[in-house]
Amino acid sequence: MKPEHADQTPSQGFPARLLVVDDEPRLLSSLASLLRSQGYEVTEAEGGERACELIDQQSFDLALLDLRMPGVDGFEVMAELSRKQPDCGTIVVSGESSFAAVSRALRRGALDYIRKPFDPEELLATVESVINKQSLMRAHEHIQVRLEKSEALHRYIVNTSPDIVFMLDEEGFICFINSKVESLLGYQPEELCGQHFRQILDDRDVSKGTYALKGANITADNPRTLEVRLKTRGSQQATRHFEITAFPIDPQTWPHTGDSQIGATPKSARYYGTARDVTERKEAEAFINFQAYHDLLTRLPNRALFKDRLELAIAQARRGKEKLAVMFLDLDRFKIINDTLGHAMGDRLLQAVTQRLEKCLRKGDTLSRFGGDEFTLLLPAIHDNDDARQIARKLIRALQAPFQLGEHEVFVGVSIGIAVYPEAGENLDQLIQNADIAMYHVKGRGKDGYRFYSQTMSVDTANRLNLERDLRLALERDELRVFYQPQVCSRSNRIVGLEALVRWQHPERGLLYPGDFLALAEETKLIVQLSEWVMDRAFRDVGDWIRNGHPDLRLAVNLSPTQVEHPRFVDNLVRRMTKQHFPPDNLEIEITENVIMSDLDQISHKLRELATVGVRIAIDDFGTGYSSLNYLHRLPIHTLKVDQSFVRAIRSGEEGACIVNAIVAMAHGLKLEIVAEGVETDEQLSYLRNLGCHQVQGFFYGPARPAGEVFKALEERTVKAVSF
Ligand SMILES: Nc1nc2c(ncn2[C@@H]2O[C@@H]3COP(=O)(O)O[C@H]4[C@@H](O)[C@H](n5cnc6c(=O)[nH]c(N)nc65)O[C@@H]4COP(=O)(O)O[C@H]3[C@H]2O)c(=O)[nH]1
Repeated sequence: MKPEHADQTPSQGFPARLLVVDDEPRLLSSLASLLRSQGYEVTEAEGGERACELIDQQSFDLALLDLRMPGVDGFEVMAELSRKQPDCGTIVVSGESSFAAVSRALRRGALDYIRKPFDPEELLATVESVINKQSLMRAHEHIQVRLEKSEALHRYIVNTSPDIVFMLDEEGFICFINSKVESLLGYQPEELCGQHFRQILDDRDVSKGTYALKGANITADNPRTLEVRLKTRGSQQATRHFEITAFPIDPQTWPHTGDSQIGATPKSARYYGTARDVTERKEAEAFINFQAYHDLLTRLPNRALFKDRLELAIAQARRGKEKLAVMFLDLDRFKIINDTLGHAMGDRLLQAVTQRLEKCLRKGDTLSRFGGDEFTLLLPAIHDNDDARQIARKLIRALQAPFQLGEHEVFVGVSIGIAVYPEAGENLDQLIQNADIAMYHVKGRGKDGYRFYSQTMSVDTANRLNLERDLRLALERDELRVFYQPQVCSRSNRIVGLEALVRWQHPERGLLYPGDFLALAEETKLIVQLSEWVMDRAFRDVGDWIRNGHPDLRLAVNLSPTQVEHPRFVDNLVRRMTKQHFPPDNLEIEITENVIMSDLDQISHKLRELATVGVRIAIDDFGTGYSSLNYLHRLPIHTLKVDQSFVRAIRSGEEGACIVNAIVAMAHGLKLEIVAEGVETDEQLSYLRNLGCHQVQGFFYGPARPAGEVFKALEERTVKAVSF
């Protein structure tokens, strides 16, 4: 039980409560009266036993105690007091004056000793001094308790702060750091105190971090705020992002005297601040940023980032008078794979393609996914076209090996258009567009190759749009024409075949050649319609001539890669021939090596089907493309067409002439027919004749002409040099 008035203390203005204990009643009462006269609240206890009873019932500030008493003596009362009221002080008032008794009393906690008979003044002075001392001690203890509570509160606030709280000295050494550093970075506060804060800065941010503190103008109103990466304990690799705000410590208000329990010795603290973990925000920002500028499937830069980098590269090239190349890459056959194997496989293919392409590039190059199966590539600071040519070849080679998609093995090729700054355009849009145009020229000639943009390839954007619109209309308005170029036997000068070549009788621009519009037709997918129209027309024209006296006349038609790729290509062709009553034996289709190699399995299947119905197959531009001779004996090929460039070389005596020799020899060996294209001179004709190449085509015998004119020449049976 708590004794009565236990909470009243003299320091709170209450009179001190005294317990006076003596076995002698007279002495007891005189001592009590003396003390009461001074305003003390006095309780008398006659003997030790009574004292112990009172200790149980009341609270006292001070006991004046006789030592030697019958029954319960003064020592026992002291013991009882220290057990039950430890805050109550004791003064021994005793006749006992032996050193042993006095020292024993003092050892047990007596605060003073007064010998009987006592001097009243001395006694009152002693009582007063002890009571004062006790109030001081109580006040001190009280303050101490408040201090501890206050410090515990502050420590709690600092340590449970969501941020790291720190103090640094003038040099940047850590004077204090709260325990948040442990949960955020894994360090114990003790191991960091005394260390320079750069120890935990990520290497990439050391100069930024140390510089920030050196700024002269850090004030309380102008704190230093910076974002840095801090290293986590253990792994040097792992870092987290923090936003640090540092304030200067005002020496006027910083209580730098005396140690604080919070930190080690923050006397020299010069800055304090907080470090807020902003890693999640940074990561979210980084992701949003990444998403805005990258394609998430391939993780490549997207169109926006590509344009940004190209813009910079152009500015740099302009300043340094350097060249740069923009490539436009379009995957061949991607659509078919995507449609047949599904989008998931299509996605995997795009990722695998990206990996292979990336392996071909240097650090400063930018490969981007432009959309769908289109990629763009920026090669900054190239020396000449050869640099770009080499990379283009490398990229094409990189995609030649098959891709394994689950159980499927697929082949994709790539058509690459190249625009070199400044020749092919001086600004970003021009370069990209011209690379795109060059790419369509590759597509138009059999895919899986590369071409540099040249001005002859295209018309400007406005014209291009008009041309596209016009081309659509041309089909409806019947503006397309088929011209025929004779293929002549050089020994008899007889026309053995006719190659159908499309022309466009443009209402304003006059007669246009395939070079003016075929790439655009390929690009806009109008090529299929166009080629079908040409075939129908040629089947009608040449079919008539075959039936009217020229039964052996051969019709050679060019096929677009897009046409051949179509799954129903063979059915389509056969249906059209049948409809026009054209004899299949008189048809020769011309395709390039690149078309064959783009998907050897599929194409060879289709060619075999055509050969079965009697259609002949010629390889156009032989020697300029893929030139994998391997396919020649595996496919039903009837004719090789020697490219014009090799024929042209005959005149100039370049090594191309040797290539003609080799091609002709090989064709003989493989029992293939051979047609030399682009024969313009007598000299070329005799050279070819001597080689045993007897079918020729070229301006020597005349260019392609409208049906009416060709028919006349046919009727004359033989054709003379430049007789048209
Ligand atoms: N320098 C020179 N050139 C000669 C000579 N003899 C003929 N040529 C030209 O060489 C090209 C031969 O056709 P190609 O190699 O099949 O190349 C053709 C062919 O690949 C394509 N093409 C033409 N018509 C069609 C068509 O109806 N459908 C498809 N898909 N492509 C076509 O366009 C290409 C270009 O056709 P054209 O401009 O008509 O150009 C023709 C022809 O006019 C000569 O002695 N010297």
